[in-house]
Amino acid sequence: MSNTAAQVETTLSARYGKDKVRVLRVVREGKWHHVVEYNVTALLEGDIDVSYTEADNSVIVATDSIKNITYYLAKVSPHVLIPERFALHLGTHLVSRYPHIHKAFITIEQLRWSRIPVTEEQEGHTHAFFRDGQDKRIVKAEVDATAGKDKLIGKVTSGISDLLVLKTTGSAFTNFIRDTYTTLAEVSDRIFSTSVELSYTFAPVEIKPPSDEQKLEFSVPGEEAGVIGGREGGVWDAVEVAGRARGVTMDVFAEDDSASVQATLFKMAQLIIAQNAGVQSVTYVLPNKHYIPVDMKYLDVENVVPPSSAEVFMPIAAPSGLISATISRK
Ligand SMILES: O=c1[nH]c(=O)c2[nH]c(=O)[nH]c2[nH]1
Repeated sequence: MSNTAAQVETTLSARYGKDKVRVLRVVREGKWHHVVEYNVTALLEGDIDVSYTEADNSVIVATDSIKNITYYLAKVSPHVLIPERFALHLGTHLVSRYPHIHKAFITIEQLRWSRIPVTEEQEGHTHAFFRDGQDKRIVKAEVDATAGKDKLIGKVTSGISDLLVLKTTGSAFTNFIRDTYTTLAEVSDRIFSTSVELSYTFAPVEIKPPSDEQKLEFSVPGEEAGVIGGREGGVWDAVEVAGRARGVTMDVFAEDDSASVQATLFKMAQLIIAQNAGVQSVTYVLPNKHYIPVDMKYLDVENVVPPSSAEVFMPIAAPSGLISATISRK
């Protein structure tokens, strides 16, 4: 090699922190216990270049400390049960505490724990839970202090991953381009299955830094400041938004007379935007998980024609279609 590393001009863009901080938090409200389980990623940006370029560790908040801060806030934050608020609180704490840290990026994956249904309590068991689905709630929050430590901006994108759904009719796929490469038959009736990945982006919020670290005050631009306030369907309303988004996803998937994954995706996204004033854009990534009717003509058994009579299908692990789009409010 002719060049030494020192001769090469470079620029640096750096971010670091702790990944996969696993935390289970119990909140006790008399006999009613609440539980959340999170996988947290907390990453920092700021004046940290010398830790890379000069081997100067004096600017490093150890990732071990970032992990400890995550557990500490899980203990003290009044927002811990709501991942969007908790993520903003954690990010706010990190950029507020360290003068040279200008941005925090918090990702929270929330695992499902639902109350075990019991006959005695309509709302389910007071302190026993079960995993009623492999889908996760995903929250990505950025707390940006580049305009000043007293002018924090919170940007939150929330969503769902791994929501596996399947329907046995109400899905067709016809009228697509036919040319020399086409082998796919038009179908008026097919299985439609996907593993939903949904994300929706909230309007940014101004964060008033906390006077004491257990409190967080937010205000939504253009609206009154308040501890709990903000636009309906906005980030402060995140649990309701999440419930509606999951509901819309499943309702539209079930009820739509689907002309394609693309067309069904668009209907889902439009409804989420229509129902939630604080949501600016919605992205779906939907694999089209193919189920192929098994041809049994060689046995003189009809399983393929007409498509609506197919009963035995072969699930195809790969390849799958992959249909995505982002729909934004104008
Ligand atoms: O809903 C669909 N969209 C496509 O773009 C496509 N392509 C394909 O082969 N099958 C399907 N189905």
